[in-house]
Amino acid sequence: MAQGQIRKALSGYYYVFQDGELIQCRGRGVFRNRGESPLVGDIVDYTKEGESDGYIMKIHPRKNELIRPPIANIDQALLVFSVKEPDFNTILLDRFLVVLESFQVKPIICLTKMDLLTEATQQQLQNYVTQYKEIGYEIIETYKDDQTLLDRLKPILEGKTSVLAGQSGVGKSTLLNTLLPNLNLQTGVISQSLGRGKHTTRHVELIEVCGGLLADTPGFSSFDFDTIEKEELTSCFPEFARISEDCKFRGCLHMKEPKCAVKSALETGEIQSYRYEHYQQFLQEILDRKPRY
Ligand SMILES: Nc1nc2c(ncn2[C@@H]2O[C@H](COP(=O)(O)OP(=O)(O)OP(=O)(O)O)[C@@H](O)[C@H]2O)c(=O)[nH]1
Ligand SMILES: [Zn+2]
Repeated sequence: MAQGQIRKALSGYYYVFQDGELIQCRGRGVFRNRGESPLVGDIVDYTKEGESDGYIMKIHPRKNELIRPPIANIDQALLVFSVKEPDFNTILLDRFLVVLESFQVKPIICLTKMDLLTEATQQQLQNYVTQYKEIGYEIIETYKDDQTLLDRLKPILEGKTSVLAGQSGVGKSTLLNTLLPNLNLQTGVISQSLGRGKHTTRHVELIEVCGGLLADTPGFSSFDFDTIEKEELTSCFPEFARISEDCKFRGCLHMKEPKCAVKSALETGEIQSYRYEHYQQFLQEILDRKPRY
């Protein structure tokens, strides 16, 4: 039996990559019976039938999996965020960061449209950049017709499986076109009448770029937030997670508990107040959520 990775799924076939070639495979019936379904990104065992056909026999355990687009084993997300049009917004940024952390996907923040900043807005943004870097996030700044972007992204993409994420209009398609020029995505036309992104019906494919793999369809939305539990939230704020080991109570939610290390760090300025406010707001949303059965 051979082992490979599903790079593409189309019309009931899974295209398994091994040794530079794609084997067109069918899933075994047992998957359907067990309610298991192979995903793009899965490492699988398969048997070959003929030259370039085969059957998937086993799916290896996944590191993580996404629903939209359906894809497994993602290392990192290029979280595309514009500094203007739409305006930079820390609460939305934090919402995306929390979602990515909860899926155990490393966020790389790509700040786009830097060319649209004015002198007045430049300084404020640089303060945020410094603060998010202090938390430990990697940040790439980019602007219109950025010729250096590809070279700067190369070391980040190398050896990793990446997906793009971010709200509408921030420049995800523009970035995908820079990375995968053969894809030729249409940019800048938001389909108002349909009220949804223009790539919703595309299938997903992992494409080799800069020595890594990149999903050709953006994933993650801030709505994926709905699956996070209250106990999980601290671990989605890395600077809180580090400090919370010193909270007096295990499972401290950093609200009204005594001897809370996170609240002390807030007072000393080690934790930014807007990060704590967003934490409080997200926690409240989780607490207010109707239980799902
Ligand atoms: N000035 C400037 N404009 C940019 C930059 N990046 C993208 N744009 C423009 O922003 C608009 C939206 O870009 P897209 O790449 O379509 O954004 P998207 O994130 O794919 O949007 P959806 O497909 O709706 O999710 C387009 O008109 C782009 O030309 C940039 O760095 N600077
Ligand atoms: Zn605490």
